[in-house]
Amino acid sequence: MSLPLTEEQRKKIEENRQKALARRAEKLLAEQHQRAGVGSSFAAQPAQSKQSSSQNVPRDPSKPGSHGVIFKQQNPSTSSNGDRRPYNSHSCHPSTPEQAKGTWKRQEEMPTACPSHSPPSQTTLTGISPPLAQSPPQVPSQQLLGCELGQGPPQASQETKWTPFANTTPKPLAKARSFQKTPAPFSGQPPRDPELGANMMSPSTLRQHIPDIPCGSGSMAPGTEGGLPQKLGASLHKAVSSQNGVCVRNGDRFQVKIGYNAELIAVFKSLPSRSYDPATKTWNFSMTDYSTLMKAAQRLPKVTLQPLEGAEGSVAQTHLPSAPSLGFVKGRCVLISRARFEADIGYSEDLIALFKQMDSRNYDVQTKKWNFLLEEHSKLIERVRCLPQVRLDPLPTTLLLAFASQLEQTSLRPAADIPEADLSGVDPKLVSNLLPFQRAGVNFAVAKGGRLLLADDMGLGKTIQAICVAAFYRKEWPLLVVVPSSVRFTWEQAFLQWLPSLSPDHINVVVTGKDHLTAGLVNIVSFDLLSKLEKQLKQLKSPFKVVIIDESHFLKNSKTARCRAATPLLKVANRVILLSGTPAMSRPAELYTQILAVKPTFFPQFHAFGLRYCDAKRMPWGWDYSGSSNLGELKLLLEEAVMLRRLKSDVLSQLPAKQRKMVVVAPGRINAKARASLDAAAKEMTTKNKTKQQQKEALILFFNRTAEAKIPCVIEYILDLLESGREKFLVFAHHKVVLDAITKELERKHVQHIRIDGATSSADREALCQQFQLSERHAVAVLSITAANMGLTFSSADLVVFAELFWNPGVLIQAEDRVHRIGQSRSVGIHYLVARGTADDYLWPLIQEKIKILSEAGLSETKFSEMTEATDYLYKDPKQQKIYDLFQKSFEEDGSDMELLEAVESFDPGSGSQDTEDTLDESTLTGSPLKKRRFEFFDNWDSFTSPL
Ligand SMILES: Nc1ncnc2c1ncn2[C@@H]1O[C@H](COP(=O)(O)OP(=O)(O)OP(=O)(O)O)[C@@H](O)[C@H]1O
Repeated sequence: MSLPLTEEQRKKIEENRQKALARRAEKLLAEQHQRAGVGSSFAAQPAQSKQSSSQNVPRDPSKPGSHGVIFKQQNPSTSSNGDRRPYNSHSCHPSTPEQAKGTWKRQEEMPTACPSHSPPSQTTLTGISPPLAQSPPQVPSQQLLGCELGQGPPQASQETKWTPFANTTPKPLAKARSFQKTPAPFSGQPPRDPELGANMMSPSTLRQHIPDIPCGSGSMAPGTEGGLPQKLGASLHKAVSSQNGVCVRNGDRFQVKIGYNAELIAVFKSLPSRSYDPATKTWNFSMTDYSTLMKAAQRLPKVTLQPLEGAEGSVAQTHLPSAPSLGFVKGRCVLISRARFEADIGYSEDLIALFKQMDSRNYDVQTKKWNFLLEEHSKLIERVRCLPQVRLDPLPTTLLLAFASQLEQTSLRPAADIPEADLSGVDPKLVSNLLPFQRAGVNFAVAKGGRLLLADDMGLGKTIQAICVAAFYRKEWPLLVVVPSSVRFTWEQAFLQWLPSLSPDHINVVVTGKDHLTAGLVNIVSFDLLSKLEKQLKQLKSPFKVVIIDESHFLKNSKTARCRAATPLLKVANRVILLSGTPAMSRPAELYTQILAVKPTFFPQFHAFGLRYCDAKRMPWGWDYSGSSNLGELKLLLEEAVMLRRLKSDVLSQLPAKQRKMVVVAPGRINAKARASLDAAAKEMTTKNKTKQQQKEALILFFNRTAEAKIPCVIEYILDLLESGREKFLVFAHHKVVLDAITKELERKHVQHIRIDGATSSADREALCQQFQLSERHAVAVLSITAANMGLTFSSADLVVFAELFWNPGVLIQAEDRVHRIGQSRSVGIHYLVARGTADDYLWPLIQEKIKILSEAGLSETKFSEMTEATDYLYKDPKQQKIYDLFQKSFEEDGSDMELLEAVESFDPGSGSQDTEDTLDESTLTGSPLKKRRFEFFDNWDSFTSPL
């Protein structure tokens, strides 16, 4: 334990201290002379050295916070706490030797230093010596010296000598006066390092300084100080005591360049975004803390912080505690409804005052934000521009374009008025069949000039609407229809069904790379084939003016061959009709290419879109656009200008309980070997002089060969459904070989599924059914038509796919009702996959015929005829008629069902048959890159959230 200092030792130390101070004053004086002599950049600025009359006028005491900081310091109770006293690093009056020592020693270690330690040339770079950085007013040098040589608490006469170093900002008189009253113990606080300073001035302590600010004249001290007139003395003293600093923008942060001040450092430490850069020895912060920092700095009597460029506000203003709104606030406008936008911005008194002047103002107590009618948008933005310390970004240009009419005069209608389109030029069959919501869809499309994303829920009839819109622009045809390959022929059928004015010759389904893309009036091509027709596309004489893209989310990735092939076509087309029930399956970024296709001017740069709607973040490896932001606004924008989306629940009253669809699967996918087997089996059926038994055998063979041949098309269709976002559905098949192929493919793709066939025990059937019902993820139930058509409930799904046809419609309807039953509140989709050139050619008309008879007899409510094109579908060839007759006869005979079932059960492709995998096209096989790509989205399945 060290002994206390003797009186003599103390005296000695004090003497030394005084000597040191004197030396320092001389040194500073010499430097000052030197600078003045060479006419350096630190030339005096007379305007700054004088105080304007207004600056000397005492402030209105009624104004909150006026001079309050000073008053606080006058409070003796506060004064007794040295830590609370703002330290002035320029002080030449350390009250103890330790303090004096600390002043000299620590200055070198600190991020900000005492002015005397910083060469003037560095001042503007590091902000270390604000007084030296300022242009020194012309003050007699002996005054300077006098200060340093002075003893005890600052006196006005001494302060005069410090003027050259002082902040040139005008100071309020009262403030200066009150400072002179500051008791001596406050004047010699040693500087602290940033950490130490922060510790000594906790945020709570700091807060005591800030709000408890008495106003106005309370801070005024009577009389004069140091023999000088009070006014002059006060201002001079303030000049001495204040530390000057500046805020400098650095990217999305700002840096504070200022000398050391313990209280300021405590403020720094209280800000969440603080960061200290040891290299430059400065603190920096994010812009979110700017306003808080400025407000706090205004309350520090010895700190003058110049605002960021652009935030304006003079140095003098930054002193004023009565101007909290002077902190720079930045925000943006965000659309919150078709009629209103919100100001998403921090607090500013001035701004709130401005908001309150707007006629349509509305304060949302929940979001704590102000919102306004769109028609006041430009007025608000203009007015905010007059507030120098506020930056409110307007709505993006895209929104201004999309909502131009609302901005002019806001209509409070939740949706824009869409005029009725004149469809007199479109086939009446189509127009008269449109459901009301479909008609509204066509009107919307026409109102948008034939460019839209029709994003109706699955099964709502996007096809019929798209055909109608395309037919509205028939004069601009040839038409291009780009679709997943599994539905090319379904589209062909739909055109024939809904546009009787169109002859089959007008329709060109592109099946191979050698086919011509422009051979028809209506040209249907798959995405994958389109990307292989690059050469043809380049040589197109005139571009397609009308283009339909089915399942347009296939274009979500701009880097894919599909997207690269389709984009140039879409750019030059007049009408672009995009169809998708699931335009984005995991994130808004997936919408970008589709938005661009419909509205190329909206977001020409993805980055702008990414910043606003994808929560774009800069990562070490680049930008991450996988997030989502402002989804409400994005939805409004899409609905106003790009997209029409209705959910089944929105239009349930217009929908039939079951929506059946015949899907003509691609015969082109049946390979040569399978084709030969099928043809042989068909020929066998028409061979004359066959016994009844032989005829049945031939029929079974044909049926079996059909099953094999359909496998690749079936698998492709299932994969397309999964890729299109179908989460849960049932697939019914009949042949074991088909059931096996489907489950094998699902296993390969790791798609959750169950299987129920003749080999499944009763106990397992129920358990599997429950498993499917309760599954929250995507799942496929692979079911045997005959083994799972009764007694099971799969109401958690709303889609049934028949991979194969069955000759008994009663069985089919029972199978459909696994989904369409009590507990089902949705309209159910039923897809029958029908393959041309197979037994389906005969089974399908047969099924319809039987259904017709049943319904005529009042035994069935089902009307298959609505959804089929059976009359066109049946071949008129006499040979084929014979096969049809044979089918009909066979199935009408008693017991033939059983015989057929047995035959199917025992059917084994074996050696006599082709290998199942032989029937699969290359692209269907698991190993192909195409098919692998289709399941990428499952990787993100768990994080899936619909952005809409
Ligand atoms: N107005 C209508 N009149 C008769 N049938 C209709 C009508 N609208 C739709 N359909 C039928 O409903 C079924 C589903 O229609 P469509 O395939 O166009 O739906 P979608 O919206 O394209 O579904 P997905 O997104 O699943 O492809 C089809 O069989 C279609 O013929």
